[in-house]
Amino acid sequence: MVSVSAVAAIAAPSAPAAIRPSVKLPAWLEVAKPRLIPLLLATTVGGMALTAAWPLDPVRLLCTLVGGSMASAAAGVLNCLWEQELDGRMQRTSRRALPSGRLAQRQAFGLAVALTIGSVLVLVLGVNSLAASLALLGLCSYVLLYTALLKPRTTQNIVIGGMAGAIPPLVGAAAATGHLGWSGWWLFSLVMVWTPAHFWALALLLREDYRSVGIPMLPVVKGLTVTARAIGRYSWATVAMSLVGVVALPSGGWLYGLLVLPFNARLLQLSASLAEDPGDPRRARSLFRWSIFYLFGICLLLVLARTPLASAVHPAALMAAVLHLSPAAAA
Ligand code: HEM
Ligand SMILES: CC(C)=CCC/C(C)=C/CC/C(C)=C/COP(=O)(O)OP(=O)(O)O
Repeated sequence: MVSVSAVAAIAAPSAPAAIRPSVKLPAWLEVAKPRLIPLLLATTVGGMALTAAWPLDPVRLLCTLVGGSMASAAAGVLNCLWEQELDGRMQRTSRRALPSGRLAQRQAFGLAVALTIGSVLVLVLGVNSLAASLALLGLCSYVLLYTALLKPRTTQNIVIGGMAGAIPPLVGAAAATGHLGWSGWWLFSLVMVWTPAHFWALALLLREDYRSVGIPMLPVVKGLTVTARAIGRYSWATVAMSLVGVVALPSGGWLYGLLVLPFNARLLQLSASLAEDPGDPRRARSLFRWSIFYLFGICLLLVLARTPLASAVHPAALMAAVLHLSPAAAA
């Protein structure tokens, strides 16, 4: 049964911040980190929308989403298994299913194996082996590269390890065409440069929790000001990278370019506001939330750009419409 518990929405530096009201999921579902999956799938669909093969056959689309969800869920379970002891010592994660004993290690491991095998079967049989291999690469890089190798060792853990979270767009592009074009690599790069603003904003809120267990997240090692400045630089890089989408899209790039502007303006505004007062938890929380909305928004715009109507939005067409509507043209 799913029970709901309200978590105090106060983000004092000494107490880990509540990101959202916490909903207690069944143990087997909680370890799969299901809340991350919709955004990972959105970037997968974004990767598809960037190819000439869009729109995809619905069965292929569905198999990619099911296989991708299973791979991400398996990655989440393996991360929880690897970090069981660490999670038990951190305030934010101590009530998770494994450290609190609601789920046995053997059961979690069985679930991870079943999900991995299921994902490979669905992707190989319903999509193609490139998409399956990339999903496995995403899983391995999250568990081995990020979780096991980088997270406990370096402040750049999420910059390099962010590669894992950026693989879903490649899965989408591979599912659509069977190969990887540069536009898929563009969305991969965008997610990579987006990750620091997403995560370091949160790490500012959680820094005491990370400090208490010796995880060298940037705010723990370098402090608030350096972290806020780094977030600012990556936010600018994200904005610059997002604009490349105008040419990465096979059609509708101009509509995308227009509509992405307010998303970028808000990202820059929130990161500048954080730089003014990096210790303000509300500013950090606003940026973290916007980062999620931002990436969903970008993926939605990519899909919108591939609708037939969007192809009509082009500087020449816009100019013609303006001239046509202007009083001089009417006269
Ligand atoms: C190395 C890269 C990343 C790190 C370290 C990271 C870390 C985190 C952490 C610690 C949380 C809070 C989870 C909690 O509530 O306990 C979170 C939330 C979230 N992350 Fe990331 N993240 C990364 C990359 C990504 C990527 C690539 C995506 C999707 C494309 C993503 C999507 C989300 C979403 C949607 C949430 C909110 C979940 C909720 O509603 O609670 N993250 N992230
Ligand atoms: C294609 C494919 C399967 C890709 C896998 C992508 C994937 C699962 C990315 C997750 C990124 C993420 C949320 C990291 C946080 O881990 P954390 O250990 O820092 O968070 P925690 O402290 O909440 O456990």
